[in-house]
Amino acid sequence: VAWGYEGDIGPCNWHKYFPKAGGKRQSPIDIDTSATQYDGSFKPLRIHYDSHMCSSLTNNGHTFCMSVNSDQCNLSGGPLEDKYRLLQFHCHWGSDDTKGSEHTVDGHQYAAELHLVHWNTDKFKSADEAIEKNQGIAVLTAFIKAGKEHRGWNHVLSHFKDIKKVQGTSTVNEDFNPKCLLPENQTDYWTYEGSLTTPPCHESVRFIIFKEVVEVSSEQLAQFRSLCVCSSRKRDTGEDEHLVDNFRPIQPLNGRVVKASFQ
Ligand SMILES: Cc1c(Cl)c([N+](=O)[O-])nn1CC(=O)Nc1ccc(S(N)(=O)=O)cc1
Ligand SMILES: [Zn+2]
Repeated sequence: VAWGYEGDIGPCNWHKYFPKAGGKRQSPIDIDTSATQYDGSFKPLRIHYDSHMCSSLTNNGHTFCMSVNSDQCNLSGGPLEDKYRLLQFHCHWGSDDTKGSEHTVDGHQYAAELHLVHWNTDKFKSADEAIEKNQGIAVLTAFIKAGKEHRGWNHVLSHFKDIKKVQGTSTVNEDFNPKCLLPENQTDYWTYEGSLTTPPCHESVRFIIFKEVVEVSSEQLAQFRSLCVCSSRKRDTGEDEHLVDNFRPIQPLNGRVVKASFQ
């Protein structure tokens, strides 16, 4: 079923075709930093990615998705009980630098949000199985704001001309380690149990959200917005429709507590 971020197929109607979108542990949420609870029991996060992985970049009409097929890119530790493997990463962004992130912090929305999606290889045999099961998915999340240029992002953005149209795909096999897209401080993060922020909104996700914000230049953010949603079909105005504002509104916390790895 077609879904999107505006009009009749927008987030307010997702629950009609994707019932889990009306569930009790949905994402994204606002992080009220005065209500977070420090948890001193977390072990250090272990993020081990190799660089020599081949991956492919696709414009799926909702975001760009860099799917990774390396069994050497693993995540464990922190609030996680099991080992997770990197499946793909993507972003959510706005039509200008004042909005775009999915999660907010004390009501503040950032220009974009990076999601590194991992699946639980200890408990499940495939990502397709893990994606709909509790504890199946762990998403490392970094907020992005407009500032100085980020050299690491240019390795991804340099392929965007090949994926401007929907279903465009480009193979990326240069030495690229997505760890370079994360903030320097990887010890301070918030974590809570939520859902996929896009249909089918499975309630299978442990979010780990870094406190430190990553800077990219306004020009780099503008390149995110260069992707098109339409395939070849032109809108009635004859103009390409650009892929922007692909963030879901925040969802009710329903009593969930956001844990903090720091005091
Ligand atoms: C099952 C599978 C495979 Cl295999 C691939 N892939 O790229 O190879 N992608 N998917 C689906 C997937 O990942 N959905 C997903 C949706 C939202 C989010 S979000 N915003 O982070 O909540 C994370 C994940
Ligand atoms: Zn996402």
